[in-house]
Amino acid sequence: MALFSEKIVLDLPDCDISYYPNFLKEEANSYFKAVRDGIPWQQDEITIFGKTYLQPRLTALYGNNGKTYSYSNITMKPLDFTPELLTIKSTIEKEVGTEFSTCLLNYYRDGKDSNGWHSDDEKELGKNPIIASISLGAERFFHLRHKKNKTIKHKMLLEHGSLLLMKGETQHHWHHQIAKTAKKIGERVNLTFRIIK
Ligand SMILES: O=C(O)CCC(=O)C(=O)O
Ligand SMILES: [Fe+2]
Repeated sequence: MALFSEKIVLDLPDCDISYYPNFLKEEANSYFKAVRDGIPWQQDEITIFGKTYLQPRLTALYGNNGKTYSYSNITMKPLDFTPELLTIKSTIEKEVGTEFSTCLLNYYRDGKDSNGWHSDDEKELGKNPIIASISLGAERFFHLRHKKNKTIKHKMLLEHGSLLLMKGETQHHWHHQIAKTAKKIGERVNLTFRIIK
């Protein structure tokens, strides 16, 4: 593992977001296969404004303290971390200087899978959550939109093996999404490490 990772700090108001391309280096390929093939992915039903939908992606939850995570009317119970997830977790912890308890994983099977506008502001994450998001597989655009002034937007490609770090007041002021795309693209997995107390 190299000592230094290249770090790009986003120049946007009211947020603290940095991006580390190629964070996982040559290990990214084997992590991608291990996570895609080794995780018991589930597709949950979510309820939004009283209507029930199948979530447009697969998910899984891992954690080391048994704490559940609830959003969009579903409550997920954590599984025990796998060796690969623990290695990724400690690689991030060394860079960031923070210990994470939980990882929410997303599997986008193709361009039709998505993750709608939201902020990671569930109460179990605390006031100013730190969220470390690893991308593996196909590149997808990550869209950011300011909550008060929706004309302030930003879009960035999340590359294979990259780390996106969101902290401070980011979740108070910004929504983010992974939009559907009509382009023919492959599978992507995303790992968002969080702290649930
Ligand atoms: O797939 C991504 O990069 C974003 C995932 C996300 O926003 C979330 O799980 O809260
Ligand atoms: Fe999110």
